[in-house]
Amino acid sequence: MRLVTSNEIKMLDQRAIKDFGINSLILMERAGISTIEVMWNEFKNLEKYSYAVFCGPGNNGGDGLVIARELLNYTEAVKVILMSEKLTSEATTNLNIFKSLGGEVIKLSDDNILEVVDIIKSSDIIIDAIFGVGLSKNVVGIYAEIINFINLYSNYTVSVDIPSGISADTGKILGTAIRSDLTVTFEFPKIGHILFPGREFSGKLKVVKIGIPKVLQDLNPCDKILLTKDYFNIPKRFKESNKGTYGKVVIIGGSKDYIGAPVLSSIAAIRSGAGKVLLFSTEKSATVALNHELGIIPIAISKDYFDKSHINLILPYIDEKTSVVIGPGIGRNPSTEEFIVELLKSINSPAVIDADAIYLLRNHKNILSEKKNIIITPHPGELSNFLELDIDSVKYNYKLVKETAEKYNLLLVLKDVTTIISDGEKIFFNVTGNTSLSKGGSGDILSGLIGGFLAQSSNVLESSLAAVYILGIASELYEYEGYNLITEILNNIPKVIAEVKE
Ligand SMILES: NC(=O)C1=CN([C@@H]2O[C@H](COP(=O)(O)OP(=O)(O)OC[C@H]3O[C@@H](n4cnc5c(N)ncnc54)[C@H](OP(=O)(O)O)[C@@H]3O)[C@@H](O)[C@H]2O)[C@@H](O)CC1
Ligand SMILES: Nc1ncnc2c1ncn2[C@@H]1O[C@H](COP(=O)(O)OP(=O)(O)O)[C@@H](O)[C@H]1O
Ligand SMILES: [K+]
Repeated sequence: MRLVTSNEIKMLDQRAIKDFGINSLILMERAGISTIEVMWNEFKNLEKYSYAVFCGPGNNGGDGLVIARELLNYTEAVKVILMSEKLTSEATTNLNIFKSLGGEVIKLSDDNILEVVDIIKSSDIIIDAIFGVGLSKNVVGIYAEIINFINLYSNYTVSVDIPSGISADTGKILGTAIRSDLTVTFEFPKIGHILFPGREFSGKLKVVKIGIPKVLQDLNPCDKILLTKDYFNIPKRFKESNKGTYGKVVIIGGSKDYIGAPVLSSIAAIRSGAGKVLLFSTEKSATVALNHELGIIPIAISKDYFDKSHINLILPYIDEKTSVVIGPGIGRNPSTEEFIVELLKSINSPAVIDADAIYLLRNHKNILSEKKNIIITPHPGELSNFLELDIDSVKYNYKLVKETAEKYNLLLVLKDVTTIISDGEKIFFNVTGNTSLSKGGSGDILSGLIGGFLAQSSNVLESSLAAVYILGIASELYEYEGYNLITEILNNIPKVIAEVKE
């Protein structure tokens, strides 16, 4: 599904109005009524509850007034709290209708703020129609006070379009923001619903159509996409096939410092359906690998770290049909830097660069740029180090992910709770997964899964999308969130693949 920024949705709204004569009151009506429909689906008997509808100065407030008017058809227990003297003309029209129906309107001021706090406490449901995608600066003053009181005392909060105070473009809190239980957004999710903290503040997110013509969407192609299984294919299985049909993965990792990481990657590659998985690693990792999965073909190095002397050992096993995963547990020994650089120069296969291999390549970005089919899979700390930027300017920075992918000719997977993936053209946002992945080893599984799909398809984008999405669902399937062994996530992968293929 397409994701939009505030400017993109405003442009679509404006073109619907200007190019097609869809009056903005019609869009507002649909926004309000659709919100009521979602509420009806959530709560059923809307007449059983009391409501306080907080309306801000823009059209988000106008939506709130449509909602308030419609709620009057269920109950008299509806109060509108007007937060501003200034209203848009559409909001004014809807305010007049609400008033003409006998609706109760309270104008917020410093004098009645305590009375309004009592209303917050005594209402069953608060409707947050304070700010939508027009939020333009930090929330301060009486707006901030009311938002904080709603967060403190509301029994249940429904946000119209986006929780007020959350930036639709970044998900960041501008000053302060509403913590919603339910957010009803119009036409498309906004980036702010998908990136933290906005993702958490949105509560349950529902997307409803308000009549933006599809032809407009087609005229304005999007580059930001919420990842679903519609965006990738799992490599096919063929009745008449053998291990050669499903590709070969060469995993290069492990060191004196890390034993298990390359083994996890190798098992994940097998779980992806790959035909053959070769593991180049230390003697210890090789032994551990065989103790866990006899299908892995380990080839041990006799040293604690990889160095240039290992290149000739590995090269004969790599051809263009092989996918390579470099980095899980490989460590930061200076000799390994030279090894990775030389190895990359010598191969043409698609490759996943993970963990410390990303660190070791920070001064060799040109090598990555010159190659085709390179995937790097940093978490924010690793990307911040790679690009020499502080972590805050890297985290969830989807524009930077796209720019970096384009600049260095990479497929970049920025791992996080919302993972961002870009090939330099499109930006995908993944929201599958939970804290069962917040433990050592999940990144290793991811690189092995990508490598495994890559060996079967050579498609860097689809392999990465599939792996990120599937790993997330594999964690969600675990019954006791967070208390899993990392190997239990590996064991869930086949079930997820089967479900995704359906
Ligand atoms: N026709 C349409 O386009 C449709 C729009 N729809 C709905 O409208 C919403 C967008 O409406 P909108 O553009 O009027 O913006 P909105 O979010 O209500 O707020 C803007 C107002 O708030 C003010 N303001 C901003 N920040 C502030 C702050 N920190 N503290 C104080 N004030 C602040 C800002 O002031 P200004 O920046 O101009 O000084 C301006 O007055 C959208 O989310 C959806 O719900 C739907 O009905 C479908 C059709
Ligand atoms: N709370 C979470 N929700 C969703 N995904 C998570 C969460 N915590 C971690 N992950 C995912 O788990 C993986 C962790 O990778 P990484 O930090 O490299 O782990 P490690 O190096 O320990 O293997 C990433 O794919 C990340 O997106
Ligand atoms: K809102």
